[in-house]
Amino acid sequence: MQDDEIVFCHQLGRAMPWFGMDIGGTLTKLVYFEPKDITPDEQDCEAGILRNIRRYLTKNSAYGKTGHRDTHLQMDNVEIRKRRGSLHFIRFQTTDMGNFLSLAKQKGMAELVTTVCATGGGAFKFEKDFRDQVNMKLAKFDELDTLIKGILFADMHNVTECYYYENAREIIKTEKRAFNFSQPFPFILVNVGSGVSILAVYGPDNYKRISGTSLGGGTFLGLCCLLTGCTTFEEAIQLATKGDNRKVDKLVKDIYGGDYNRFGLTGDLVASSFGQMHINDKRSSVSREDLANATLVTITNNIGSIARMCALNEKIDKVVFVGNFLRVNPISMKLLAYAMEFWSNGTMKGLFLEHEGYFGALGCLLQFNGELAAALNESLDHSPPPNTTPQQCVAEPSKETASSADKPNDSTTR
Ligand SMILES: Nc1ncnc2c1ncn2[C@@H]1O[C@H](COP(=O)(O)OP(=O)(O)O)[C@@H](O)[C@H]1O
Ligand SMILES: CC(C)(COP(=O)(O)O)[C@@H](O)C(=O)NCCC(=O)O
Repeated sequence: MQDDEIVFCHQLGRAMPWFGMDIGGTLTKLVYFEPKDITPDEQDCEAGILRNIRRYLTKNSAYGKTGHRDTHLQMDNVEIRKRRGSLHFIRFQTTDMGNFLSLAKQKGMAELVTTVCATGGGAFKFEKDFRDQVNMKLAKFDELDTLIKGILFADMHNVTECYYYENAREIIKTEKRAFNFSQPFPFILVNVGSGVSILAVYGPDNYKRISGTSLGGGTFLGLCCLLTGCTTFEEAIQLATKGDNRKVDKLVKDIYGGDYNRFGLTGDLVASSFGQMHINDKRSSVSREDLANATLVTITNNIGSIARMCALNEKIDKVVFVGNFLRVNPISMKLLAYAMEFWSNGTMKGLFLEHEGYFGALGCLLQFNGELAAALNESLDHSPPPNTTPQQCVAEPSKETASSADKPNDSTTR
């Protein structure tokens, strides 16, 4: 092999495979960039192992017991650092990490001595397992930094990424509509994962974490499993779709006999979540579906209420909800859209994004560049930077942000 070929192959090896991984409290999200502009020379250089991994990921949509590729979210013809290709979105249960590592080992990853960009709590928790079992180093990035980078990138490359619910006050009739998010700042960002983080975002590298709550997607799923005996998120959502929270909750009209007019509380408003369940007769007449629906409504309303207070406090009118709690969950999205609109008298807007829970992993993938060594973060630990409170962390401007490095490109798939 000629010298220049060796350099070329070295660069290719460094650049591929391109993964971003978000190892969350419940789900691990993997975003994989599949280059589609591979030249015959590159094909000659590409190691068999890499080729096999690429084929395995892109030719299947189910992996092991809990792995899924969300094919409907695939983004084609995307340019990342002068390479053109497709972005694939894959998730599996974080409890399956052992199986994932075994599979990675079986596919030969341990022989590649690769570095993978990772974020989420699991990037810390599983770092040693990655090193010991598959010889992989994790370049760790902060989950809130990458979340914002991922959102900005996805919105720039997909005109229908952001949407809202038109006529949100009429929950039954309300319809999904595209929202122009090209001037995003400032916005409140509510990430509903296992727990909930709430950020005020003022610019690509300027945000603060203003609040959070432990009553999040993990709470919904956990309580639903306890109350109904269901075992999966999909089952919990299906049950909730057929249930009626009004048989479980105590409404304003159950207390007032009608509206509480003085403060604008209509009779149908939930006064007390699960407030009827101390009554024997009521308890024996509710169904699993009602309990699932009431659990979903309780968690969603609480998140909506905290998000609205945060938006009021920060004087921001756009509230963007993300996280996998919203996956296949229009009930919650419509409720959140309603809550933002109704309680603000139409001055606030709830917004949603198609790639829901993948932004951390996507933002992480975008961090992959020639300076990985710098990110092999001896420097990134769990402590806040000096002179900040634990809730407040304004991100340092990075060399390569979604807004500067990956400009929107008209020819990408929308
Ligand atoms: N297939 C699934 N399995 C488990 N939880 C799911 C699934 N799909 C959606 N969810 C919901 O998404 C939440 C996790 O959201 P996610 O944004 O991935 O957070 P995390 O990073 O904490 O794992 C779960 O708590 C649950 O409410
Ligand atoms: C600790 C977390 C950032 C982890 O993120 P997750 O895996 O839940 O997406 C999040 O669960 C959270 O912000 N919890 C709420 C903590 C609180 O403010 O009460």
